[in-house]
Amino acid sequence: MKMGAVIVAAGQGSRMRSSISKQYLPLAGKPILIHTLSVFASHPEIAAITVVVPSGDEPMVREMAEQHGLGKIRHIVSGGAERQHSVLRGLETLRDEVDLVFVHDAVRPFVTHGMISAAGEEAARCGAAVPAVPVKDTIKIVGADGVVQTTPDRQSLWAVQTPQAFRISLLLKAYKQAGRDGFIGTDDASLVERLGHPVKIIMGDYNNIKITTPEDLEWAEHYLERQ
Ligand SMILES: Nc1ccn([C@@H]2O[C@H](COP(=O)(O)OP(=O)(O)OP(=O)(O)O)[C@@H](O)[C@H]2O)c(=O)n1
Ligand SMILES: C[C@](O)(CO)[C@H](O)COP(=O)(O)O
Repeated sequence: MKMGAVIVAAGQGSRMRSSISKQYLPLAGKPILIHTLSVFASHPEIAAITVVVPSGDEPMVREMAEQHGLGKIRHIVSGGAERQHSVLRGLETLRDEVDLVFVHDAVRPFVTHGMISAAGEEAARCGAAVPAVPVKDTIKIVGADGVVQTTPDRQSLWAVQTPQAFRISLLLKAYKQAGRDGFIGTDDASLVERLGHPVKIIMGDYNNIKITTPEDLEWAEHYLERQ
């Protein structure tokens, strides 16, 4: 089964409140995006990578990848307004090149080969697999009036991460249906769930954070220092 990856890096990073997009911010001296791409490029089973970037950044990212000696990057394309639009643009480039695709946030640099392999093996078996961790806090459903409506049973609550792995034909079908219905989800698996296709959870890692705010970047620097 030929495997590829779509790395989405076309966001603005508004919650980071930084003048440069957060995927390019340095982490231990290297752009966050390069940390992430290095993990995928060095995975023995990944054959092709597409990077989705803000429009106009394609030449800069190509040069950045070459400088860091990253092979396997087949396509660098511009993204869309929502993450979902960016993912779709990336998927279209790999449609005829791979059987199984990983979709991963560029700003999750602590992804490991183990996570990629585990998600890939499960998706090869059942079509769709996503890493997640059990939530540690008690979660409340709160109304617009600020009053708690319910407290769901924590046993069944998981915080979902990337890389999410899919048979590419299944994911493209899910994207087509979401497009027809005008549905925008906050992850890729939710589009597949709408088709009624099972999505298998595999154990993620609490360290596989999405760098979203300045505090996350600080945590990430400390985490790397401890490695
Ligand atoms: N239109 C978009 C929006 C997001 N992303 C990517 O999706 C991942 C997860 O998104 P998030 O962390 O929410 O990034 P931003 O949208 O950049 O952040 P913010 O919501 O703070 O603006 C990131 O790697 C981001 O670059 C993307 O490719 N295209
Ligand atoms: C896909 C994702 O990483 C799952 O946790 C996440 O939903 C993407 O982040 P966003 O802030 O919703 O764009």
